[in-house]
Amino acid sequence: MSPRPPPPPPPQGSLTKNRRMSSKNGAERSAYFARREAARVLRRVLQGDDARRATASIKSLVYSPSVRNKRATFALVCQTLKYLPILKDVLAATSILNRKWKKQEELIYVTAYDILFGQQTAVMGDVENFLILHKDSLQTALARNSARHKVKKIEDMLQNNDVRVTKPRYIRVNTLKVDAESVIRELEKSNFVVSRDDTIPDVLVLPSGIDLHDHPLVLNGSFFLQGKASSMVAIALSPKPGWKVLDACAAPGNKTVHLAALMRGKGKIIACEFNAERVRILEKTIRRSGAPNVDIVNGDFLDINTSDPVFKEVRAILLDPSCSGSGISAERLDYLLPSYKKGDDADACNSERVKKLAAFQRKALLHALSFPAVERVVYSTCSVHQTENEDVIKSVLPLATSLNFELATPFPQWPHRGLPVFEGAEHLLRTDPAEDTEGFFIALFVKKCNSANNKLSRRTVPGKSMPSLSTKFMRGTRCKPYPFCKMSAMWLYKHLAKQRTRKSGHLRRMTQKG
Ligand SMILES: C[S@@+](CC[C@H](N)C(=O)[O-])C[C@H]1O[C@@H](n2cnc3c(N)ncnc32)[C@H](O)[C@@H]1O
Repeated sequence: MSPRPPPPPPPQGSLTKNRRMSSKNGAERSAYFARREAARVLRRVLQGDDARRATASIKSLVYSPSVRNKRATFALVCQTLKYLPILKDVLAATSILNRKWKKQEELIYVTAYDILFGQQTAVMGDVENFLILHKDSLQTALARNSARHKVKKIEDMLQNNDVRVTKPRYIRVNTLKVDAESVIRELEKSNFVVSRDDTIPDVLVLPSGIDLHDHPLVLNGSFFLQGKASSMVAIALSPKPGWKVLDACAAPGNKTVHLAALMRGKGKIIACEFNAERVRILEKTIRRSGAPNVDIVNGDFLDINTSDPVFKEVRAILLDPSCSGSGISAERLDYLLPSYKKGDDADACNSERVKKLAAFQRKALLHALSFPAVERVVYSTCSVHQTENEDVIKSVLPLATSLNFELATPFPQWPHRGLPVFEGAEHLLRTDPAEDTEGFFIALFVKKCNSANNKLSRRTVPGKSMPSLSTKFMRGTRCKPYPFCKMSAMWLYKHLAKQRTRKSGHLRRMTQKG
């Protein structure tokens, strides 16, 4: 068989046309995938918002490793959320969403946004074809909607909830891998303007709006995209290298790996996280940091038996429990969520959700204080609500005092302290959302000097927290006097008894080597 002759050369001009065609196809393909990535993120965001229990913010979902086209996905999610009320009205007016398409509701919203308001000409995909088929009726419904609202431009129908704050980009150098000077040098090579933060060692400041998520020094764990206030928490705890430390509510693990850096990788950190999905993120953070001394416990912190041999030697606890996040709501883009109402944040202080969170936070803090060998406990939230901050601290003070703890003053030079709602609130630390661009809260409990009292109480309770605590409380001989009422005594007794009966055997432990 003779070889086939080569195909004739394409006529002049068709090569550029082909190239244009294939780059158009490439753009369409990447828009197709971005819409699907955006729809997946949108589903999680809307589900979390519906349940008022978001496990992750829009940003953290978009910047998770599973999302490939982060920039396009982020833009699509934000824009779709912004136009969502209009999109819902228009889709309802056309009645085109039957049960089949409803299953892909989020993709419908993203694609409808793209077709009606976006830049993309959506030509690939089932949902795209379906919506393009109905494009005319969608546009008619949109025009009617604008007429009903008596607006000339569609934008006039959008709720202007935008409360964005411009905030510098803070990064925390991972001193387990590099020092701050080398990170500054590397960043300056790429023309970034970098300076050192004036309060927190190893925190660097860059201008706002810089996207460093994919920066090689982030990917290799040389630095973490961690805010200034968040970086204050582990420093407030200041565990010594060699200690056993518990991070009670650990994922995604920014503070866990900061603790590891402060301890120079020596000693042991136990990172406890309840949510299995977030444990995976925690594992990645730890791996990226190179921390060699972190064990992960996938379980409920409240279920930890304080007399378990693994925990009875814990000397410091970092408790950064789930909170309303009201101090970082602008940064988390909460104003884009359907449930957001202007003025919400102020009201939310007494909402059922915040009260529930505060009840958990209080329980967790009481539990942290009851570990037999614990000397330092730091409690932090990214909330501005007194309910989750000063009120929680005030409510545990009787027990804390009975256990010989006192409030210490983290960062004594810091100007913003706790709201003056009880004596001693000046020890607490707040960051101000307006001035410091985020609202954080930190309280530090320190066991009074390693006096005879402490040594004695430890000696009398070899590994068993409950009898020692109750004995100590009942006799009241080892503690500083405190106004402790009978109710609190009963509560403490019940709390500790319940804790003893809990089984911690179901906690799954995994050792993570960096
Ligand atoms: C505010 S985040 C912690 C952030 C973390 N400290 C950091 O800096 O990266 C709270 C975490 O606590 C977890 N959590 C909530 N309740 C818990 C519980 N009872 N036991 C363990 N973890 C819990 C949540 O799943 C969430 O991942």
